[in-house]
Amino acid sequence: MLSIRDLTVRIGPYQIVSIDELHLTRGRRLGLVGESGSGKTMTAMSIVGLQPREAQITGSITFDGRELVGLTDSQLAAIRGTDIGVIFQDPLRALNPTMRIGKQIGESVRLHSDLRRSAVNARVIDLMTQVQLPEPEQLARRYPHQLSGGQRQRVVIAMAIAARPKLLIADEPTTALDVTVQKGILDLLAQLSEEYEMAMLFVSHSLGVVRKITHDVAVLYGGRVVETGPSSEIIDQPRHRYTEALIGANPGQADPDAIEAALGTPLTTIPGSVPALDAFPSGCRFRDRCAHSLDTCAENPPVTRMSGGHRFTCWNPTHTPVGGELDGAAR
Ligand SMILES: Nc1ncnc2c1ncn2[C@@H]1O[C@H](COP(=O)(O)OP(=O)(O)OP(=O)(O)O)[C@@H](O)[C@H]1O
Repeated sequence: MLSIRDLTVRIGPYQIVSIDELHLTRGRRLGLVGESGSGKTMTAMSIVGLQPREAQITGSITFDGRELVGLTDSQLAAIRGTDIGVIFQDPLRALNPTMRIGKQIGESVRLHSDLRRSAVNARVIDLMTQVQLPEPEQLARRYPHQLSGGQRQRVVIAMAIAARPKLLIADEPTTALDVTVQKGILDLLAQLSEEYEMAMLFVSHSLGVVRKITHDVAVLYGGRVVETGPSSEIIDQPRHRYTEALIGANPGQADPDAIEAALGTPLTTIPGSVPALDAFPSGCRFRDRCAHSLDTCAENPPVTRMSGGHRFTCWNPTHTPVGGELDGAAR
């Protein structure tokens, strides 16, 4: 459904994102995870044309067989909200403070259908029920500030799914909410994605969240995918030293029994910090912070290899299959 190939996003002299390939199939949920500044938001927003104006994109992003790179703003705007829904961390950003929420959801419905007024109203109530908002008729008459943060995010989700998109991009949709509310929103998103066979690209700084809701994960560092594969496999048996360090630094997040306690805990405790855009080292971008770096890591950028279900980009992985050979060809 979604294929990213040789994608680069540049701002001025800096290459903020460089992704050789990333794929998402129908009905699957893919997590993008990494520390702050790793390029998660830039990658997700580039898909739907919501990157900063000054960003330059090259490469290919195909959605349902259609190339998105190079489409005009209005073509991308038409895809957003119909085939691809988008939700952000802060629901207030997506809502009009002066419009009753029923009307706002109704506008999303009307944008994508030619239903008559009474049918739109019925669809609004139906959507509000689907996102489990209580007493939808009464709530529809309220303004955003009269709702709780969790209810506002449910309204935004209702608007995002109004056109039954094939893909939902969710950028840290639960980060601003408290833990019990986060859990309800995650459960809802997983349920909607199952019911509608809606694929999801889920941006998160939390391994706990990613493990709970996604089938697959791509770990980003310095704008590169350093490891990707099935979420539980990657969190249980990381190959890349960066993934290993993330998990080691945030043990509660990787433990299934502790996930709820760790929901939303940021990934900030690996020694050192992500360098500024002009200060990444040569070779492997993580090597300055890596406890296992070799001379090779300074000399050459690591090649991408396969091992089991993982693709990873590391010269000195946590595990090398029997015989010292890695499965699959380096590319
Ligand atoms: N408009 C901009 N101009 C220049 N650099 C930018 C701009 N927006 C983002 N960046 C840089 O791009 C890099 C990636 O940012 P991005 O927001 O994608 O990271 P992120 O992984 O989503 O982080 P966070 O979890 O903090 O949102 C960062 O180094 C950031 O400083």
